[in-house]
Amino acid sequence: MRTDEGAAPATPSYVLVLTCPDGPGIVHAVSGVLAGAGGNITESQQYGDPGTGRFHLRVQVEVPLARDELAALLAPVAERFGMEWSLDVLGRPLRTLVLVSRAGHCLNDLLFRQRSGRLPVDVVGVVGNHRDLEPMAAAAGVPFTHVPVEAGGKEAAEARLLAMVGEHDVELVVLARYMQVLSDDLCRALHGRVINIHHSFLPSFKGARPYAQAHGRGVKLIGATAHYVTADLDEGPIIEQDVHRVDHASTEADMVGIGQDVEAQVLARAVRWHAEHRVLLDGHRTVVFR
Ligand SMILES: Nc1nc2c(c(=O)[nH]1)N[C@@H](CN(C=O)c1ccc(C(=O)N[C@@H](CCC(=O)O)C(=O)O)cc1)CN2
Repeated sequence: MRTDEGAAPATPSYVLVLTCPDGPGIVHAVSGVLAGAGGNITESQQYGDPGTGRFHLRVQVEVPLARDELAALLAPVAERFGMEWSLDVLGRPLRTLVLVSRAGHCLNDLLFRQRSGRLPVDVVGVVGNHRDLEPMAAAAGVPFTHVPVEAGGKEAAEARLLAMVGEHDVELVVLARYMQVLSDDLCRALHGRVINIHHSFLPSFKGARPYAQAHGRGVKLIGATAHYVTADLDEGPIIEQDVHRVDHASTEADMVGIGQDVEAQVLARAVRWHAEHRVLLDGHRTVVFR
């Protein structure tokens, strides 16, 4: 069937990611199924971790089949090799909820990149424990929900957050300088689906005030770290990091200002890579197929 403009419809493209015990024949088996289905692999990256014995593979492929038809062909191979795997439509924007407090530089950057088509996410809502960033969300046409976290009110606040995740089929939660510690239960409920930007080059300077710590220590480099959130504060698997030079004349306020750009860029890269299925968990570490 030709489209209005006469161009043949594009062959569907998918991204397949998998992890399994390492061994011979994995790539041969997977590529055999894809070739048998008339597939054309457009990108492929793999890594075998000698430490964990785990094999990780990410493949982008054009296949003239529906997603579920391709999944059905891959399932027996996945079973045979004991794979954890996922198959998604290439470029499908992830339904994302962004949590914020008062600092707006990361939210502003994420909304601009989404609006510019440079971040495969669909921000379905912004949640703030303060109302400071409500105007920024409104200006971007994104619903804002105020969920204050009062003393003794964390459980109720988190119940509202979890309800919103369900109601909006949220696939990814981004902590864009959200300054409340999530409970163990919430971290378990959202395992692997929450990315935080920490405003230091971890493992240095954990906690709520890393720039004060960095200034006090007299560091010459400051940085930012995007990581998956776990119950252990600032200890989650790292996705991306970057640094910027400072010097003896840099005040704490200077560091906060310099850090904002680093934080926004590091978070945007981490969110893009996660949304493109380029980040695979490998125990307490990540494999990132950039
Ligand atoms: N379970 C987790 N929750 C959160 C993490 C995390 O790694 N695991 N990261 C934080 C973000 N963050 C640093 O990046 C951070 C935020 C807040 C605090 C903190 O001590 N907060 C105080 C309250 C501070 C305030 O109200 O301004 C507190 O919760 O008592 C430390 C680190 C997001 N959540």
